[in-house]
Amino acid sequence: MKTSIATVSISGNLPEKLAAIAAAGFDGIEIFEQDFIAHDGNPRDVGDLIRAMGLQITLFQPFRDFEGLPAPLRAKAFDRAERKFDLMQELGTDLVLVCSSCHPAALGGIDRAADDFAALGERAAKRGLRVGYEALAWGRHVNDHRDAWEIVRRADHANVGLILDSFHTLARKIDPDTIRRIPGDKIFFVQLADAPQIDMDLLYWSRHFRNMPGEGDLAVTDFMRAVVATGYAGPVSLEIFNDQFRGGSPKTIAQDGHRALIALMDDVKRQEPVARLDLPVMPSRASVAGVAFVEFATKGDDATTLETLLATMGFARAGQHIAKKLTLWTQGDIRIVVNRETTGYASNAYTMHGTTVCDIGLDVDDAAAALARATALGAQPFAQPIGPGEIDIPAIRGLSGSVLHFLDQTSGLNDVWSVEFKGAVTPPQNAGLLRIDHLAQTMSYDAMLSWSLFYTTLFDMQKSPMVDVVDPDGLVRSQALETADGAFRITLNGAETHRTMAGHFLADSFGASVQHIAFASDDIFATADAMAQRGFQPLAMSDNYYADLTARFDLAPEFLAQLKRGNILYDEDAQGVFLQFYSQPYAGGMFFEIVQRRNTYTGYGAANAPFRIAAQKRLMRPKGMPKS
Ligand SMILES: O=C(O)c1ccc(O)c(O)c1
Ligand SMILES: [Mg+2]
Repeated sequence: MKTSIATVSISGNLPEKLAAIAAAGFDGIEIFEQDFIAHDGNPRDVGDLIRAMGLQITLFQPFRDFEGLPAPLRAKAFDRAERKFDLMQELGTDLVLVCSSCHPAALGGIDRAADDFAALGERAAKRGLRVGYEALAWGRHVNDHRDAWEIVRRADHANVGLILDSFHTLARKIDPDTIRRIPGDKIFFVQLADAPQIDMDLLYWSRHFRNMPGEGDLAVTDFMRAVVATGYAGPVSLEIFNDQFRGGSPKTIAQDGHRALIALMDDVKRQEPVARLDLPVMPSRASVAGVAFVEFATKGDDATTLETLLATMGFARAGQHIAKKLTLWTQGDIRIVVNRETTGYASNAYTMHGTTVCDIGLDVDDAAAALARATALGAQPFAQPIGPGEIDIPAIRGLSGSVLHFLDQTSGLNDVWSVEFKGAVTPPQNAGLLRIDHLAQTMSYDAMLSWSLFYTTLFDMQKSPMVDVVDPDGLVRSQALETADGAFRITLNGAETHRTMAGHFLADSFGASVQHIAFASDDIFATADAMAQRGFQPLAMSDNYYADLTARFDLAPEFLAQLKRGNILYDEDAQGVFLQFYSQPYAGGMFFEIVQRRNTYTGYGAANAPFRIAAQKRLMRPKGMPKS
């Protein structure tokens, strides 16, 4: 399978776009006319440059407002086509994308359009070129691939074929299975784009909000399954018009695109039995059974602050690493590693970010397979020198320089705790924390799609709808990713300004990372009491918050008093009840959360987040000070 991407999908000037596309591993590009015109260089040189980078020009696009015009506009459209054929020959590509006409004078009529395409096919054939016809979702007369196919069918010319674009089909809610009735050899090209489900004008939605397959809500897998079922064997090309991507890093967007495309086609290959796709072989998504450990890079007084906080939460010092300055703290199934090394990766992470989560260990079904899939999808393997008696645990770089380790039950990797850590130092302190409920990672809003793509292509996780969280100083977008059984949950929080709590953390810690860890308890009141006895200071919630709870929910007065006493927040959904409280912020805005899910509450207390943030900001911003 040849992978391709339209130059319009990537930011930068033409050479910058090409370099990023080639480096990400694509086989070809659709050259967008505007990107060529904006470039100062002749078409032969551009074609040579593209080929020198190992890329093929899969097509030239778009050619607009061609079919169904009355004279004299019709003749002019053919002249225009001849000029673009000249250009294509100089560039070195044989296929042009003609998108359905939006011209106010276009007459419509399937046979008129078919005649125009038959004539254009004749002219193209003389030069060994081919013409592909794409229905734009907002085309004047043709806005449905089924009508475009009827035109191509009636044009009945070997050099005229159909171009499919998932956006146009799926945005109009056209059943992608209608593609299964089109002969594969008459499909000349396939473009792929996803998009978030937003109700808006189709043209505006298409030109500004498309995203990589898997990043949005459209049924792109069903679309591609239908395409491969026809026997289509040509390039699969990303065509992503997106405002954020236009301003983003060419390298990251191109890498994300390649990852998204390969992961999607791998899904298609697994789901569509007849698919004969030549793709890198990789294991399926890793299933994650939970967080094996979270490692903090820290030093000196910062390390003491963190460990004191852990002790007040009931964690016990459970061992010291045989060779490195690592302390293991445990409670229930939770493992926290405090890393005080003065050289190596964690030490650098501390220098760069201050106290920070530098490493996350995941319990997967097969650690070697998880590593293999991640690397097949472009993730970088991570390795540090292994000392005597240490276990080599598979790892990759996550985003923003972080590290993810993969542990499993079958290859002895989980022995690392007994093999590498010795001597319980403090007696058990248990306050009833059982496991990690979720990890909350903070990043810039622009980086959220990259992160969700990373997690959902590597691991068997679903994303839930994005929610808006109101901070007194701006909006933060929050999106949860979780396994079907809830054993592994991550929330991504995207900051748009540095003035929000999340944005401040992002600026202060120089990069995206874990801002809070939520621990689960089965009895949050007992846990709160046990932690209070150890000197834990919860984040204080306002009286106004509890007055509102009384109004919103039907809570017994004693229960409400109990919540208020413990500074515990309350939420409920159709499935159950959620109880949560927070630590005070430490180390530039990190914090811990304690939660209890009663029955099967599925959310994260989003309704409470604005009040939690306001309370944190009261602590971080001295009283009476205006905001800076
Ligand atoms: O937005 C457009 O005009 C446009 C142009 C070419 C395409 O292939 C497309 O899908 C959309
Ligand atoms: Mg298109």
